[in-house]
Amino acid sequence: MPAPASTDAARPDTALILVNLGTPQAPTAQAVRRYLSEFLHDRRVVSLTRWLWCPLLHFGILPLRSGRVAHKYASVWMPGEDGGSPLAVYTRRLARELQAELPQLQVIDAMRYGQPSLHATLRRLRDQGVARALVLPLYPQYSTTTTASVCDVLARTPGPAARMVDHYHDDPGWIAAVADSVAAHRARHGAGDHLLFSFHGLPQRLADEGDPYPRQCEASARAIAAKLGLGAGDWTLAYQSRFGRERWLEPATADSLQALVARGARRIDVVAPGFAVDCLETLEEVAMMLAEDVSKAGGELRYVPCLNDTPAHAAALAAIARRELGAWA
Ligand SMILES: C=CC1=C(C)c2cc3[nH]c(cc4nc(cc5[nH]c(cc1n2)c(C)c5CCC(=O)O)C(CCC(=O)O)=C4C)c(C)c3C=C
Ligand SMILES: [Fe+2]
Ligand SMILES: [Fe+2]
Repeated sequence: MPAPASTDAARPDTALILVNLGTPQAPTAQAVRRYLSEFLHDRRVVSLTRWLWCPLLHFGILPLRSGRVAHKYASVWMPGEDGGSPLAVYTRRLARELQAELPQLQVIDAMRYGQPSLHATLRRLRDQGVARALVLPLYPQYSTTTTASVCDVLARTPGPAARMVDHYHDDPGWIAAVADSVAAHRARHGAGDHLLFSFHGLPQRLADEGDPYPRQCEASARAIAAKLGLGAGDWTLAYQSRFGRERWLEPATADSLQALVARGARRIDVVAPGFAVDCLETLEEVAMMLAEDVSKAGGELRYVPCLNDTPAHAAALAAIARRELGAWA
């Protein structure tokens, strides 16, 4: 009798781990609080000294923010058996798409914060005797706050021999996939008056200290715009999702949108190529809240969804994985 597909003998000895940020398990204040607490205790994300930060976090931010943010998650929560937080759902589905592209690998989705935990995944793979793991953080642009934090987990967790993709912000296959998604959106809705590239923000201090993130965002936006044949005046780059009081990268997406409407742009297409999959920050902040603000100002924001679990996304990431594994051999 042939062995069932799930025995150790049949399991591929190389894994591809797609790592995303993490997200609450439920759209409740309690679940959001647990998630934010783990996330905001990471020194890569907030480097303030603990005696200053912990009181602020435990007595201010977590009690005040968790309930408010839980409402936001509830507004984008995906229904059904395969539902949940969009970030988790799309990451899981993307892993399934990639598994179909790469049957010779064991493709797994994991999260830096929360579940399914990257730490537990690495330990499980080691226990299963998996020899190698290619770790692909779903952050096209490298940042010390995101990519390097995944690297920290790899460094301190016993697991298979690991190799990590640092960034893919200028990968031609990925650039083409994003450009094609914008072109398809414009073909469906008619081209807007302007294309705004909206990336997650970062404290300006980190950029000043050498974080390459803003340079890589600029390079991604330039390459996507060039692929679309856009002129210099046809597109803008801005940063969203500011958190806390210090200065973040500018311009802010909200300000750029208002300035564009004031200059006469009526239909503004917004794409968010720093986000591999849709999440709270794209669906609630951009496609809902910022779209409402633009509408009040007399314009129309037309949001271009992230690549999510599309075949084009899976094909682009599969090509990156094949190349990395080829170089590792
Ligand atoms: C100091 C705070 C933060 C830094 C620095 C930061 C960098 C950063 N984040 C992403 C991607 C995502 N962030 C998301 C949510 C989110 N981000 C912060 C704070 C910082 N991010 C918070 C507090 C939250 C939670 C929501 C909230 O309370 O407002 C998400 C979405 C998660 C989801 O569940 O949908 C993503 C994705 C990048 C790429 C980045 C640095 C470049
Ligand atoms: Fe603490
Ligand atoms: Fe963030």
